[in-house]
Amino acid sequence: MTLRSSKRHKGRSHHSRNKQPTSAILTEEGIMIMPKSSSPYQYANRMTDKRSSTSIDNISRTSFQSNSDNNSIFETASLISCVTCLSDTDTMDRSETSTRDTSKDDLTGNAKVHYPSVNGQLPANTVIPYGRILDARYIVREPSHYCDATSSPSSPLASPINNITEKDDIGELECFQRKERKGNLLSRRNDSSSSLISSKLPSTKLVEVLFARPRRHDVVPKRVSLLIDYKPHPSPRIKEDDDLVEEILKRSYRNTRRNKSIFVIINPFGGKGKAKKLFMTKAKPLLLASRCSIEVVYTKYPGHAIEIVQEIDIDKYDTIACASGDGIPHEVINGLYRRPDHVKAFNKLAITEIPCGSGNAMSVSCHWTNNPSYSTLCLIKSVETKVDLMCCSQPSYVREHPKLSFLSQTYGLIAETDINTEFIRWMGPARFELGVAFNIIQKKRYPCEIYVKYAAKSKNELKTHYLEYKNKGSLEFQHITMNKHDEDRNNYNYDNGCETENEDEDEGEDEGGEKGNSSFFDLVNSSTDQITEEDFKIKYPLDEGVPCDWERLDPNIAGNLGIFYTGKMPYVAADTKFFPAALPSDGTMDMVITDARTSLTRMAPILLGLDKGSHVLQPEVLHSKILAYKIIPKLTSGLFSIDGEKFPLEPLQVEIMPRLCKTLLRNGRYVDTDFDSM
Ligand SMILES: Nc1ncnc2c1ncn2[C@@H]1O[C@H](COP(=O)(O)OP(=O)(O)OP(=O)(O)O)[C@@H](O)[C@H]1O
Repeated sequence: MTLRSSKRHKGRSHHSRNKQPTSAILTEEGIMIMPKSSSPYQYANRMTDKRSSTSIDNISRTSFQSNSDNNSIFETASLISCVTCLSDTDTMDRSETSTRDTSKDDLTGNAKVHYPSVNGQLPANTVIPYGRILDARYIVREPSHYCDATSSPSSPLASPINNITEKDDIGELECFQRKERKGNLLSRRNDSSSSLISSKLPSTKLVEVLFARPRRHDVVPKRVSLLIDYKPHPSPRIKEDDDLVEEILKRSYRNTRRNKSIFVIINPFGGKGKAKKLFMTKAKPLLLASRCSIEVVYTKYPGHAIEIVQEIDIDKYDTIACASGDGIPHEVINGLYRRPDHVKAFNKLAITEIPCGSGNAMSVSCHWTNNPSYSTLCLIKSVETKVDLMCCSQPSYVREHPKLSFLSQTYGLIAETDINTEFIRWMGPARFELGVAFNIIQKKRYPCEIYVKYAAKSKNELKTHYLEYKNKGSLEFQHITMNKHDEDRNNYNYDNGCETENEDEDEGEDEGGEKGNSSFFDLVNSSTDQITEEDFKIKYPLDEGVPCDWERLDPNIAGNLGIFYTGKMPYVAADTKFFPAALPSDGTMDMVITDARTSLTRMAPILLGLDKGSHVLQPEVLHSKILAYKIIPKLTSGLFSIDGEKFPLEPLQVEIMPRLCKTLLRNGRYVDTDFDSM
């Protein structure tokens, strides 16, 4: 597809002078741009005819949607080459994206931000998937100000859509774009004081859609004005809203919370020290475009996020987003834990990450990406899911309060590397690889005693456990949502009442639409899913000794320990799939152990397998699913690393705390690790 000519279109005004309002229809996957020659009505009829022999999925088209099997679904959309080759001449209103040098910005999604328009740039048959749609609103006119030079105020409403002349269309569009720039003429609802631009066909409405469009390595918000034909399903059994914008938003925010109220914590020190800039340029525009309200604070010193979240008014927010590495989510979880109302806090708030650090394990595992803009899109669209936490106790702090860990604990080679390479933070993620290689060559040993309560000890048992639990979380989730909505859907699909042969629920989960956003939350937040104080109770207190059903790890291995690593998320850094069998809420953590006596030639395949997760298959690597453990180090100096933070070298006891913390998981699950096919 050659779209080079479009590059000549410089600027919004040129487009608006030469482009008619683009016609579109709602399909199962998204909003489809129609050929210019067709009216939405004609086109919809044609589609109905075609569909008697062909499913919509077989129709050749350009789409923002990429292969849903691909882990990097957002990153690799093939159309993108088509769409991104078009010029991006418009820029965001700079005043809205500039950073304020205060520690606290109060920003709401209702701020008047002008997003670059792509009117006239989207080729026919392009589908804007619901998964990319951030917002939609009617373009309204005020009767007394209507400024179509060629027709009376009532003429657009009086003319059938296929009779609107190009001149009329241009007049309408220019007029409304001017008004739109001037002020608040966009409205979510069709109210009595303003009229929607529509044809005589009551089902055709002019709507502005904000969506995330790929540009270079990112997604950025864009807007497009579309004349959309939409007819709710005629059957009274299917309670479909005849409010088009509401219907678009329902489909676009399927199973996720709309208009999130987000408390953003930026660690300006995270990663290479660019967290603030990354958030302001890559994340904030998308959050505002999707009408999230955001409040931003900056951490000023280590541990500051713990104090911040102890003070916040949790009633004001539903999400805490950490624009940082994994250190800030760790602090946030522990800060909330220290609150007297921690049960309410954990029930209310989802804790998530916008990757601005060096490891960003949470974003890679939960949002399936290490890119701040794609991760933000995921944050906007993800499913609130309860995940297990790990409760850590050591003598020096346990009396005050144990520590919660969402990611990992490690002792030995990895711990030393993680913490002791802080001084080369400027290197970014490479600092870690360099450190590991250096320590392995030195063949350092980390003697200790380890006691474990196993859930699945052998690799075979672990595989069985994994296969049993892998789909359990998402199945439970699907069960909740599908039961409710299947009765409404039956075989009806959203494409203007046309039936299709393909009803793939799993794919639909990613990009498709779902009705009943509010009822979804009623179900998910029902009392059965709420945690109580009982869930925070420690089963194995540190001072009660090792329970008799815990097994002691072979002293030969423990005495020559190389790596001891326990974790709850598959990725511990962007390119390190250390726990390929980790699952969000299977009630276990994964344990990986290596022996420092392993030869360098055998260590090589282990280290080389870290990116794919195949290291756990090597015979020298112990890999188990466990419920609790105690590790007693036998060295006089050293450290533990918990979620990448430094902890003292003293006995550490850890137990799983199931489904304690709400986070945002893309499609309700961790990124696929391919562990089942290993
Ligand atoms: N203003 C600050 N100055 C110095 N350190 C800070 C500041 N704010 C937070 N910190 C500390 O910075 C540490 C690292 O933060 P963070 O996890 O965000 O980045 P990172 O270490 O680069 O990423 P990752 O943990 O994913 O490797 C945390 O321990 C946190 O307490």
